[in-house]
Amino acid sequence: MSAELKIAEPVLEIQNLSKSFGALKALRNISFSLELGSTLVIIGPSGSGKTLLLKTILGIVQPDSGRVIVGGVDTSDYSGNNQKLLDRFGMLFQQSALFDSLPVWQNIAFKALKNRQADQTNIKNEAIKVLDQVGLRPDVADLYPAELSGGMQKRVGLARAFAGDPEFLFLDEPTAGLDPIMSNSISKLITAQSKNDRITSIVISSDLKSARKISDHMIMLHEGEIVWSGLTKKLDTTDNPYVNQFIHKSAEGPIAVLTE
Ligand SMILES: Nc1ncnc2c1ncn2[C@@H]1O[C@H](COP(=O)(O)OP(=O)(O)OP(=O)(O)O)[C@@H](O)[C@H]1O
Repeated sequence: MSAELKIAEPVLEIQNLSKSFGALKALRNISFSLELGSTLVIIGPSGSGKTLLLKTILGIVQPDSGRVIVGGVDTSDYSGNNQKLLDRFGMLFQQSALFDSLPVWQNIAFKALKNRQADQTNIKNEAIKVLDQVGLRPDVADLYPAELSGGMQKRVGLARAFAGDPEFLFLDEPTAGLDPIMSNSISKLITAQSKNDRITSIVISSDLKSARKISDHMIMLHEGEIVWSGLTKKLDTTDNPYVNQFIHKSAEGPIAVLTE
C-alpha cells in the first residue's frame, strides 16, 4: 500500500483480505483504509476481483483470512449476522437487482419498510424525494421494474443505494451498459454524491473519465492483488506498467489479453 493511502482515523479498514476458490487465488492480501467522506475508485481488468472485493467487505462472501473494520469495529464481531452492517451501506451491483414483484418506491424504500422505520406514507414520500434526486418523476414510484427502460432501472438502483442516508456507498460499474447521455447524467449524480463529506464511497468503474472526476484515490487490481494504489491525480504520471497498459488500452504489458 502506498504511503499516500495511510490514514490517521479511517472509517473503513481492510486488512490482509484473502479469498480463494479452489486453486484460484481470487483476492490476495488486500489492505487499504478509507477516510470519512472520501471516494475510492477500483479499476482493473475483468476477473481481477473487483466485485468480489466489495462482496467480501460486506460479508456477502466470507473471506478466508483478513479483517474488515467499520468505524473501529471488527465486523467479525457481528457474529455472522451482518444485517446491522449491511444497513449502513447503500449498494448498487451490476445488474441493478431490483425486486420485480415490488413497485419502484418499495424497491427504493426496502430497508425502511423491512425495519418499519416510519409509516408507509412517509416512507413512500421519502422514496419519491430520492427518485427526484436521480431525475425521475414521482409517478415512476408506482411502476414496476419491468415497465422501466434499462437506464431508468439503473437510476432506481442508484436511488435505492442513496436511500436511507447510508454511511457508505458501494457502486459496481454504475454507468455500464448505458448510452453516453444517460451515462453522463448518472456520472454527474455520482460526482455530486461523492462530494458529500459524510458518505464514504467505493466505486468500481471502467469509465476513467468519470472515475477521475469522482475519486480522491484509486486502487488497481490484477489477479486479485493490488498492483497500484495512489492519488487519482497521479494516475496519468505513474510509471506503473499495469496502470499504463490499462489506461492506454494497450495489448502490450503485464496484463494478459485473452484471445478466443
Ligand atoms: N462465488 C464464486 N465462486 C467461484 N469463483 C468466483 C466466485 N466469485 C468470484 N469468483 C471468481 O473470482 C474472480 C474475480 O471475480 P470478480 O467478479 O470479482 O471480477 P471483476 O474484477 O469484478 O470482473 P468484471 O470486471 O468482469 O466484473 C473471477 O475469476 C471469478 O470467476
